[in-house]
Amino acid sequence: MAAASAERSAIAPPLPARLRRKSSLSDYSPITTVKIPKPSSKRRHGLLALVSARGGDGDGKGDGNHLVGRALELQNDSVSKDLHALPRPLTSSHLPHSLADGSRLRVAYQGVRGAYSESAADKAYPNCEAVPCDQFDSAFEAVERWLVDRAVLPIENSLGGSIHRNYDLLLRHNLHIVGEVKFAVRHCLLANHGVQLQDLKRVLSHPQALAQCEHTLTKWGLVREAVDDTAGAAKHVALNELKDTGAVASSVAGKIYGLNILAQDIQDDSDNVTRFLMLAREPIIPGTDRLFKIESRPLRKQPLRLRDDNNNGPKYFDYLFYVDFEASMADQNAQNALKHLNHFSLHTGLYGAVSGMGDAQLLVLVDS
Ligand SMILES: O=C(O)C(=O)C[C@]1(C(=O)O)C=C[C@@H](O)C=C1
Repeated sequence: MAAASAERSAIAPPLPARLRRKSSLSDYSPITTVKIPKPSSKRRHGLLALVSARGGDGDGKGDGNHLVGRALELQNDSVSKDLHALPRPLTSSHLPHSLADGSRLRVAYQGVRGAYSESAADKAYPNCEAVPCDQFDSAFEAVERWLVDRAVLPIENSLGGSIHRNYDLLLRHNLHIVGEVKFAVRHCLLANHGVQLQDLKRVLSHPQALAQCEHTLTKWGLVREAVDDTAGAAKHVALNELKDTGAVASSVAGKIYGLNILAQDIQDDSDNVTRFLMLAREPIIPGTDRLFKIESRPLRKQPLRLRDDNNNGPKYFDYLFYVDFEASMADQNAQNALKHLNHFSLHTGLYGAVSGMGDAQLLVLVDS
């Protein structure tokens, strides 16, 4: 990571003018998927391009080799097993918040200024340069194309549940989970000045935010309309000077777009926490042992499985399972567990390793 900015200039295509360093965030228009050049595919053979690095603390004997050895075994046999030829992963237990040249980390998030994701990016990487992207895909691509250094994206919310889109995108993209932050989401009902609650007929927001305020919005009899992000909703209401439409967004968004706060803390439960993943091009080597959850997603390429060779038997849905757990990559039990998963499944993929205060977190992908 120390060489990140040097690598950027050596490897990366020149940044589009609109993405070069700006004097303030308001100078940015969001990165959009269409404007990002298509990837020259570096995806390796196999289900996922996974851990692509060699670990250790410089002597080549550290935990990282173990991690990578494991990750490579989990992939297709045709992938090179020459571990020493692979690039090195980050090994620091503390994530860097600035680059070697002292410049700020550029962190992609989905939404416009004032989105919760922007605050989460700032919490994950204090003093970072948060870069708005119009869609989740754009944020993934921005990291892959070296337009930014990291992405911070929501993966689940304590009220609304999993953000499936990002599970699916983790599969399609070539990034590593290098950390996570939890962010307490406190929604406000925002409206233009002079507008009262009784003037409102509808309310705009991100679908997750609308879901998190479902009871309150129903009680108020407001029609709900989904938009890309909460702050985008606030911006729309403000720019169009809407009198019959409010936005569910943060107080920060209210301030940025000059809206009035009609009601505060309107989420159905005061414990409304969104978990965001920190994503990077390089993995980080980790520490402990805890299982958080298993998430299943339909296996798109092969959604149904037929029981017998004649295609006559009962059909089953086929799924991918994301096993979300903390473990040391050096722990033999964890390695054995992964090995067994590998035996029982057609493909197993290792998504990422998180290092935060010596803890590790893996998102392992297994298909049924
Ligand atoms: O719209 C935003 O402000 C976001 O950051 C997105 C998002 C989400 O995707 O869940 C993030 C946190 C809140 O749970 C609501 C919306």
